[in-house]
Amino acid sequence: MPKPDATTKDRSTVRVLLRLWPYVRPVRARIGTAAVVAVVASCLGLVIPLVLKWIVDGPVARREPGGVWFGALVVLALGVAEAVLFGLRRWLVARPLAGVEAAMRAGLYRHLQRLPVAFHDRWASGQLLSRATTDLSLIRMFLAFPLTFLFVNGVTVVVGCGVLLVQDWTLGLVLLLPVAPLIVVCSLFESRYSLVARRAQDQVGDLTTVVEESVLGIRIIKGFGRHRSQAEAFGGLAERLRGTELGKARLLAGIWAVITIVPELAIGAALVLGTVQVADGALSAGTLVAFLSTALALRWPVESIGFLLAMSQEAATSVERYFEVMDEAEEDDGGSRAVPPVPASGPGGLRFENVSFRYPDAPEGAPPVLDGVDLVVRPGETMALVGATGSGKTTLTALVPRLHEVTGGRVLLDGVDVAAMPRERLRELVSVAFEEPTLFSASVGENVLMGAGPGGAGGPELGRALEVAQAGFVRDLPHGTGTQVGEQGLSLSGGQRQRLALARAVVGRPRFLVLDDPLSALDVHTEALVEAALREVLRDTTALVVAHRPSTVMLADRVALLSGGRVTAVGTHQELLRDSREYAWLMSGAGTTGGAE
Ligand SMILES: Nc1ncnc2c1ncn2[C@@H]1O[C@H](COP(=O)(O)OP(=O)(O)OP(=O)(O)O)[C@@H](O)[C@H]1O
Repeated sequence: MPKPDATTKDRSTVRVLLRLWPYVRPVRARIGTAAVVAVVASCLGLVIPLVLKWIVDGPVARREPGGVWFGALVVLALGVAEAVLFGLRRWLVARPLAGVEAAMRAGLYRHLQRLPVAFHDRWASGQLLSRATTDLSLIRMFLAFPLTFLFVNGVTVVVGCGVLLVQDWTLGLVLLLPVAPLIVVCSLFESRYSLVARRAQDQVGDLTTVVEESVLGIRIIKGFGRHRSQAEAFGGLAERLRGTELGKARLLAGIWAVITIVPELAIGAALVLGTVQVADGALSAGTLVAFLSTALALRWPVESIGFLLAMSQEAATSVERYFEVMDEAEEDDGGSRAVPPVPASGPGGLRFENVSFRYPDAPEGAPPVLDGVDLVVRPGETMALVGATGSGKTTLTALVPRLHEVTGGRVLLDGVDVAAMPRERLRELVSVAFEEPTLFSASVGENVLMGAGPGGAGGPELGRALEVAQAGFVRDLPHGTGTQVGEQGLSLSGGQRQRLALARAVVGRPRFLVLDDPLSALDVHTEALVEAALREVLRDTTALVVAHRPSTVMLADRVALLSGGRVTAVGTHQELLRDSREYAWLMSGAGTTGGAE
């Protein structure tokens, strides 16, 4: 994950912002039209000083009230036209830019779903949330405002300078004198601001992570009375963010002051010089009025450059942060992978052949979690997987549905390497239930039927799955299977959640079932009932069941003992009790304390 202080020194803001083009392309006509409308509106503002010059040197000098009124009406009409055109610009961009933001957010969400579990292990959820919210809003604001106005103001300033030089080139040059130092100051500001903007946006991500953890872990916080320490952690991060935001404000104040004061000084100098020229008769009063009005009309386009640049920098940082996620490679679908061909008619069941695995973020030099695992689960057989805490049981089961990719060897389902199987096919074949059951904010029925795939199963299958999982409690819920489950299923008990997760695993009648200690939260009576019903399901299924307790092991035909990264013994429960001291020790209950690690 990128560090909060990630440097942005070497990046080109323009190149970064250009990455938005694929999203902006569909609405380029609207944005282009809006920019042209804004340029016309802005340049209309520059015509007003010329009309003033005509009024002063013409009707006013000749004392013609009619001419003065006519001039005033023209100025009024120009002002109204300018306002209407700016309104039109806003209307033109509002809807398409909301569409761009929505498309980018949808793209990010879709991509997050397809990124491997290893990516989600590495990235804090708050960093992802802040990218999907704050960063995308900043990008929309950039497209709506600074993108157009940097262009519009740039054109206005160039046209305005032309007008100034045409009216009086010496006074024009006086006004243009500060341009070079201003450019230097702006570029210095840009490079500094990009660093602070990046830091602030990363810190927002860190803060979001803490808030999310505090909300999800509210039971632990309350249970252990950790309000104060959590508040301190939050306060520390909030203070850090406040400091960074103040740094941003200081930089912005500095550039604002320079950009405001320097042109004001130039206008002051031009005023003095112009007045002397009018007194000498070298310049008409109308020309001086027009000159100064033009210069004043250019104040806003120049002064706004500071915050437009700041907003652009923030947007560039957001684009960078957005694409840090989007550039991560999605899981490959399997079908495209170069794996040695395997006969589809090979030996059936589930096979691990010389499988090794190490987590991508494991410390250098740490031994692999799995190292040369060989295991065969025959078709229709249930294999219990037993091992000390941390021996790699969960890791091994995760390799079957390819939640992680093996780093060596292969996993075969009915003779086909899972790495060569399209994910959709793999999901049809394999169902999983984990010790920590995750439910979604949906109805009980929808949560369970998630295991059957789209349109895969109906009411009878749902009833059967709930029966297997002994989830009769669903009938007593206010709306039965239609009852909404709270966020993460926290409105249900741990055992109830586990039974729904088990129902979800069996509802699609999968060919292969991978259960990671799925009954750990059940009381012994419910466990016995679930096991009795599960036996029926397991008869037609090839299953790998992680087991910590002898009662769960009893579900299995055979047991495999995982130790030191490999399977060291396979046999029936009785055989292993007799032949393996480690297994006997684990089953005696002493192993559940984790002392065998
Ligand atoms: N995402 C991860 N990144 C790095 N290391 C991990 C990750 N997940 C697990 N590990 C490490 O891999 C090893 C095996 O973990 P695993 O969860 O597979 O063990 P287990 O046998 O299922 O344990 P338990 O019986 O306690 O559930 C542990 O040392 C653990 O610290």
